[in-house]
Amino acid sequence: MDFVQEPPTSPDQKQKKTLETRLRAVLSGIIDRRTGKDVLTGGLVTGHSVRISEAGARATITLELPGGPGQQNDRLSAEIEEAARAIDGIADVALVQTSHRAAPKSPAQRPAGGHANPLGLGGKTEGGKTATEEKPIPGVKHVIAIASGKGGVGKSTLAANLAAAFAQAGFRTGLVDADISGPSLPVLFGLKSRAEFRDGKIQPMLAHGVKAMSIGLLVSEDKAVAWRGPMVMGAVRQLFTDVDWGELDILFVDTPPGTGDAHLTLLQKIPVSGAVIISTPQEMALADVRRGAALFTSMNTPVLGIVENMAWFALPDGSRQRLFGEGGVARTAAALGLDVLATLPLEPAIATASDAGRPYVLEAPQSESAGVIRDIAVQIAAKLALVPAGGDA
Ligand SMILES: Nc1ncnc2c1ncn2[C@@H]1O[C@H](COP(=O)(O)OP(=O)(O)OP(=O)(O)O)[C@@H](O)[C@H]1O
Repeated sequence: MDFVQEPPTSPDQKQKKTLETRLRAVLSGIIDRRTGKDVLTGGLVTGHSVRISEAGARATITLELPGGPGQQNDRLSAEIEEAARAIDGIADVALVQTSHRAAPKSPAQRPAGGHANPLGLGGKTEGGKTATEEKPIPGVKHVIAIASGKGGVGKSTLAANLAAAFAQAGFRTGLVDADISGPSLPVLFGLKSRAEFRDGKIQPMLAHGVKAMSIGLLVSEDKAVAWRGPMVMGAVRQLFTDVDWGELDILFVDTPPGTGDAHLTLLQKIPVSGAVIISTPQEMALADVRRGAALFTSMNTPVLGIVENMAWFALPDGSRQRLFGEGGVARTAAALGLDVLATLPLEPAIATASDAGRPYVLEAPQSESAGVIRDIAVQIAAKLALVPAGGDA
């Protein structure tokens, strides 16, 4: 349905045309005080369209604001959004900020440490990415996506634990929860308050030594749940570009399950050093792993490996009950030419610690599973040739 062209004479098409005309008129009345030109003539609005769906009419406005985030740009975006919202018939507005024209253009001009592989560290793809599309996050050395084909396989749990393990090992670590419609980071890290804004930037929250950010720390739960398409893409982008991440060795991204808008935004807009895919051994989950791996590969993002989760449950007599079959993850990894980074059991204490806002690696550091998670961290650091500032990996 999404990609079917409407016949030009359909009522929807007429409504779309009318609303687009109104939108253009409204935009041409908004003046950028810095240049005295309206936002269309001045080229700040690089695209605008209206899409009609069952949920109503949604205006998508693409902005290219000079000089990056700042009071003037924030005010202008707010004005544009407000004016578009006020148009009779528009139910929703999505602002998508593509790039900042004042940003450096050539790789040589990029901010230090912002490139996907600024120091030419081992393991990273060489030159496969379209650098013109991507914007590095200044000061962030590596962005690592934690992904899964299916939901509920332990992706957020792994992301939270890996971040905690990296921070504990002395790396400057961040964790961004890019699951816009189902954020879990506030619970996993026991964060209850709202994030603060300073100098036009969102301040990450510090928990377990990790700088953390999630849409759940910014807007109320019921608000983001209905966001789709451009809205999700805009929000994901803002979690990277509008958060004051500072200097980070590694920024983990807990992606939503599957391969949707958030993944595309992430891979198109941010230089991602690599992805770790997590799966249960279930056949259905593995089919989605193949799709996920294909997406990363098609975007020239190396998959660092697969983590097998909930592989078995330890019975009181010490034997292992394999709830979702055996060998599937290893076979899938081999077929894709990927490493299995680790195998974790289904361990109720992991869930209990998560629900209490404590990553298991910190709650039960002596446990076997905590050791396995730390070993995954070691492998990731090795693949990125990453060492903590002033220390050994
Ligand atoms: N190894 C494990 N043993 C026991 N429970 C686990 C394990 N890994 C994850 N869980 C629990 O399984 C549930 C799902 O995990 P989690 O939220 O991390 O999955 P997810 O893949 O991120 O899901 P979604 O993407 O749908 O949010 C949670 O209750 C979590 O505590």
